[in-house]
Amino acid sequence: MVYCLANIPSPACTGSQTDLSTPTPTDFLSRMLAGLLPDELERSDSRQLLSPIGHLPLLTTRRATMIVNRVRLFALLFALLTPLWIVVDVATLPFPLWAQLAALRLTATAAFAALFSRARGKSSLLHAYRSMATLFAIPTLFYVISHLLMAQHRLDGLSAALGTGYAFLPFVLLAGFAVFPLTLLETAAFAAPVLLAYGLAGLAEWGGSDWPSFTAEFWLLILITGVAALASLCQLVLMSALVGQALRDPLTGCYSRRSGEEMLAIQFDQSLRSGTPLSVAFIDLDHFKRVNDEHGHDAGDVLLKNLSRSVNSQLRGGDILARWGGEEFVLILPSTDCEQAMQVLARLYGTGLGERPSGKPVTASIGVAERTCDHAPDWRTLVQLADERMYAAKHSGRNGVVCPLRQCASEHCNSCLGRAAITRQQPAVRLETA
Ligand SMILES: Nc1nc2c(ncn2[C@@H]2O[C@H](COP(=O)(O)OP(=O)(O)OP(=O)(O)O)[C@@H](O)[C@H]2O)c(=O)[nH]1
Repeated sequence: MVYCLANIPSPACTGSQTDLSTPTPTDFLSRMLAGLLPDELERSDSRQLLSPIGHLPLLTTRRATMIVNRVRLFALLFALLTPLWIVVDVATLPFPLWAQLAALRLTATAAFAALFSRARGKSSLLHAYRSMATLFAIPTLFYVISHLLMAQHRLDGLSAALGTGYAFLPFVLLAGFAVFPLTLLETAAFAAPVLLAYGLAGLAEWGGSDWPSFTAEFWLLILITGVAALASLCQLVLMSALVGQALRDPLTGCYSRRSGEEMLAIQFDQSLRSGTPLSVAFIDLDHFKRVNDEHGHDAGDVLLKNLSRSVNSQLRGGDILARWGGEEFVLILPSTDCEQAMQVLARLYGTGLGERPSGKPVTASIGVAERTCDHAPDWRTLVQLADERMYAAKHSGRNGVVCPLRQCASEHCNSCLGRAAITRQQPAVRLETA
């Protein structure tokens, strides 16, 4: 196999990474949100409260599972409770209104039962959205149709009181958002059709009669939506924090090996489906044992913490640093080919991996593997290749990177260009083939 062995250059390489320093209106909003919420969430994570874009795949999967489970719970409850109310309708409403409503209730019951049985099994966010949209669409349609049916009858006494009860349905629906862990954008998208339905039903009924009380009710509806949105956000914060804690290595705050493997499996599948590159860098610190031996275990711990803080601060949102073993880390770089992976590593080295207690810079031996370049059939092979290349870097004198070159037939990988980019860096880079 042909390898490129490059001692990583010191100046920071600009590469294709996102510049996170320029504040945007979204940054401003997410910072404001983070300030309002309790300490469970890191400031840098607050953007995930606005929209699902940029969520960790693991958070997305677990959130999707939770949404689907709650949809099923509500679908079951509604399927059981909806037909029970037919008895009340029969006792209080005139014929044929109660018969029409009974038919409507039985249809809704069948729809809830179908949703309960069909929503199970998948945990993609799209499936969760579809299930949730169905859950809210059924009572919204029920509300609009029942409202139009009742508007055709003059109700008084007990019937009128029951009719008013029907009008509470949108309030219950919007309050129901509180049980789902949703971002602000998702709550807005799901609440808008319910608010619209309420507005249209109200408009159909107005006829110029009672618009002040309708406006007051609509305002109340918006307030309830706001409170439910806040409750949803708090759920999301808590869930994100719990997922984060379960995923992290307690010493360094990096992802643990177990969660790293889980995320790599998800990223590998995504990369396979979309045909995009996926790079993995296996990083092993050089002569770390000496730090422990000469300065004590605590000094070694501090070095590991500093290193992971420094590396994490320079990564894109979607990149993942996992602590694989004692002084071994695996860096997962989605949508990143070999050349870009080398640029990322060059930038990390440019900023530095930290200092040893002696004052000398920390160095590492790194092996890189890329899915399309290496034709890796699964994520384990990818890690194994990166691990082997890390050992090749160790045996070639440490403080270097080994990555695949020339064998690449992938249109995504510009290894040769990568090599050119690396050779342009200062100090001069050593390139070898084996
Ligand atoms: N302080 C500290 N040390 C650890 C931790 N986990 C593993 N180690 C130590 O890391 C050292 C790894 O040593 P080696 O595998 O010989 O590697 P090395 O000294 O870096 O040598 P090369 O990898 O060959 O450059 C061992 O002494 C472990 O005890 C940890 O959490 N904290």
